[in-house]
Amino acid sequence: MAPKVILTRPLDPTLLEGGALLDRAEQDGKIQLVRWTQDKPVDRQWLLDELRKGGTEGLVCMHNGEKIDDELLDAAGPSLKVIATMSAGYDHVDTAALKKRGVRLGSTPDALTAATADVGAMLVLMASRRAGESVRAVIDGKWPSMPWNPLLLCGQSLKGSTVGILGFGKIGQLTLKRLLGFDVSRCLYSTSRPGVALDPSKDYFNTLATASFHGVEIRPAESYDELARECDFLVTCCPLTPSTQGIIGASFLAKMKPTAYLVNTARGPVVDSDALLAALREKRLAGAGLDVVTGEPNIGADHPLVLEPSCVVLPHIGSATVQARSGMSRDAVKNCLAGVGVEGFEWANEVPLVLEHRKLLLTIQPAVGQYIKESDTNLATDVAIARSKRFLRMMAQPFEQSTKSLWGIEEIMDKQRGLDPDRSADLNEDDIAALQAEADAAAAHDAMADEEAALLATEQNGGEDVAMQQYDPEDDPYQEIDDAALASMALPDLPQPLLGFQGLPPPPPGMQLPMQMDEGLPIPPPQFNFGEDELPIPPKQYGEDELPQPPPFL
Ligand SMILES: O=CC(=O)O
Repeated sequence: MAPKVILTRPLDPTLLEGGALLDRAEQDGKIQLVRWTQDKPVDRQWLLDELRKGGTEGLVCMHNGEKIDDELLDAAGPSLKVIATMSAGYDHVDTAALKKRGVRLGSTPDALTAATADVGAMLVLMASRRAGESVRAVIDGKWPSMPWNPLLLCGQSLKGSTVGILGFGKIGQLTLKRLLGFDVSRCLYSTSRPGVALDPSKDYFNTLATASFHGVEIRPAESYDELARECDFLVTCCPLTPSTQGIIGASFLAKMKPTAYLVNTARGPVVDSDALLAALREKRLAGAGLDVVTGEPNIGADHPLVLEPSCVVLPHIGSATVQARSGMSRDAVKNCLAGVGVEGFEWANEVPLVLEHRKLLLTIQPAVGQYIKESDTNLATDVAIARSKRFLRMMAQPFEQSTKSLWGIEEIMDKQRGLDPDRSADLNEDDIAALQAEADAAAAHDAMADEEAALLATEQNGGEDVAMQQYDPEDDPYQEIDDAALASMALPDLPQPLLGFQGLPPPPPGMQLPMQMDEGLPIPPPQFNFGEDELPIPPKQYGEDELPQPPPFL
């Protein structure tokens, strides 16, 4: 029997390729299609009832207002194979619930990149040239009483400005490329790992080369603070995840220049609306352009951000070109048909449902394995161990950073110190000095550990100073390590504590591993154990909404 597929919004086959594909698959008897036929969001009860009838294998759904959660997945039961959302973002989908049930997820990130980047650039221009305010003045008939004067409706120029892009995936990069034509002079970008440069394999549009061709300096911001401080235009293009929710909040906005503009083409909740409103009203920020707002689509004419003259609000039209929507519908339908096994269809984009904790562990595992091997089998060559330790530390760096945001180490530390979670504002000089002292102690401790290792090595070498053993790059196995080599490194069985995420194995005698995280902030002792296929759940002692969640991978 042909697989049953549910479609939650009509897709006009004359304009939307996905609609035509689905119609044909239905006519050819390749699927049984159940459609929601009204041109408005699917009624949740209708959908649940339809799913409870049983046998549904695929669901083509939309982003707006269609939550894919436990209740819906339970209603669908075990026949469900694929959720295909006609959107790039999938923050409406409970990915853990899908993973638990073995349901696959498809999304449509590529088809809308250009359209969304256009709107990002448009909002930069609209906000900085006060287009919303200007159009409103004309519509309200105020032009005749608004004689020209030198500063009437003046904004800030893009020429020579610094653009900040938060979330430097395809949309972020293409938004920047659009803006290069306006003679901006510098771009700072940030992914979920501030300070980490764009992986060239993720430079989808030759962005780095094009920027330098335009004479535009482009580099990762060292921190979110630097991003906030330096940019004249900040465009948010990141996915909405627990760690990006509210990332543009009061403390971020407080660091921005009063002449700067914020543009949000990501998701409403990435920006704290109240904090933004306060910054705009108090003229701590020059203006904002929002394609997305928390609470959409229920944003009435009386919404304070709509009423705020320096803010221009669009009704989430980032992907609203016929071409983008047609491509999105095509990709969503392809994902669905491939997911239910209709011959001749391939996934356009499957979202990997590997959860973030696991990804991090997988990244660091090979290096840890290598380190253990060195320590176990090669105790005599302390120089090699020291080098492997260094290498491990290098590998661990993103892990440390992500772990910090994963568990909100800083917040936890602040709570231990009795500080407000919105910490930076609350750190007094004593706190800063204490933090600095901790960081210095950690660094000294580290240096001591290095010295101890060298001493131990000297002893084991019958008194011959190991420093005398010349470091020969030719002999250094880590010189050659690249991603491929790393992936192929034999990984010894990891000791149970490591699988249980209990930290690194004990260091060899006389050597300390750098367990102190940078800035002296230790990883809190793990409060949980998990099996190989399970995921660690962050400790919850601070209550769910206080604890930051896993970092996104942009
Ligand atoms: O916002 C639009 C999308 O995620 O497709």
